[in-house]
Amino acid sequence: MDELIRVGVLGARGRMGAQVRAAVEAADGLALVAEVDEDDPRSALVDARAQVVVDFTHPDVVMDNLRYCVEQGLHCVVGTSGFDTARLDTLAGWLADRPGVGVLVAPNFALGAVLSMRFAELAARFYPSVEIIELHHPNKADAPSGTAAHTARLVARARAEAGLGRSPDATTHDEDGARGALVSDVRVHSVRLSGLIAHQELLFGGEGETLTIRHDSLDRTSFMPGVLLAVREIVGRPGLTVGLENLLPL
Ligand SMILES: NC(=O)C1=CN([C@@H]2O[C@H](COP(=O)(O)OP(=O)(O)OC[C@H]3O[C@@H](n4cnc5c(N)ncnc54)[C@H](OP(=O)(O)O)[C@@H]3O)[C@@H](O)[C@H]2O)C=CC1
Ligand SMILES: O=C(O)C1=N[C@H](C(=O)O)C[C@H](O)C1
Repeated sequence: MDELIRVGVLGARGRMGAQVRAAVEAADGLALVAEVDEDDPRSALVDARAQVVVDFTHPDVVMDNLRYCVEQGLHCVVGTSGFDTARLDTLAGWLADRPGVGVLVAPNFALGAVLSMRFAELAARFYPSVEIIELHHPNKADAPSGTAAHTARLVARARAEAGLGRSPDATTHDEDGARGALVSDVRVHSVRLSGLIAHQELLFGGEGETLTIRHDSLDRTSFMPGVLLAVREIVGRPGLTVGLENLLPL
């Protein structure tokens, strides 16, 4: 019989951490061996001989967690938001010193979110106008969402490759940021509303038409197949992987 993969969770008592604990416990081939939240010692991961650590904590603490885990030789699956190019470069530098260790950072683990980002990359080069609306539960700490920031960067790259500049916009007065945040030159609007979980709309506009690509996570269980896939794959995937799409047959 195959050995179980020993999994630890950072942020174990949070909204996502609770889902991950339940999903790992119910999954074939995985064993939940450590549950660490704020104020718990991270050494519990090492003491429990965790092989893979899943981090759903907070953008302010995730880099410190990752430095610790990589130093300890623990593979990581990271859902926490707040990653930009500088952070990813720092992480890649730590991993270069620990060649056997794998870390996957995924802005979004939901299948539909990953597909919608791929569809957006395809559409981006055909439309002069694009804006992103991300909508989340009001307990979310960061805005814009990590998914929206990542999507904006992918769209911007596709637009640049197609020779497209900024979306047309005659605005000269933008009181209190009414036109949203600019991420890689793409406008991103953040809605925080009770009743929501995680949602995103990409609006493309062109000659006499618009195209809307929308994804809705209606329950946090939507993220779990992606998290479990990542846990199983990361043990054989050293180095840094950014995005669940790298593990899917797209
Ligand atoms: N990639 C994806 O698919 C998804 C990503 N996310 C991201 O995951 C992150 C967590 O989201 P969510 O679960 O809703 O947030 P929560 O606030 O519900 O959970 C975060 C948990 O982490 C704990 N925590 C804080 N600091 C530490 C630390 N240093 N070590 C261990 N635990 C710590 C918090 O404790 P305390 O409350 O005491 O501070 C809390 O229990 C966010 O960045 C969010 O954007 C969310 C959903 C999907
Ligand atoms: O905080 C959340 O809930 C989510 N965070 C991630 C993000 O910032 O994109 C992923 C998903 O949108 C849910």
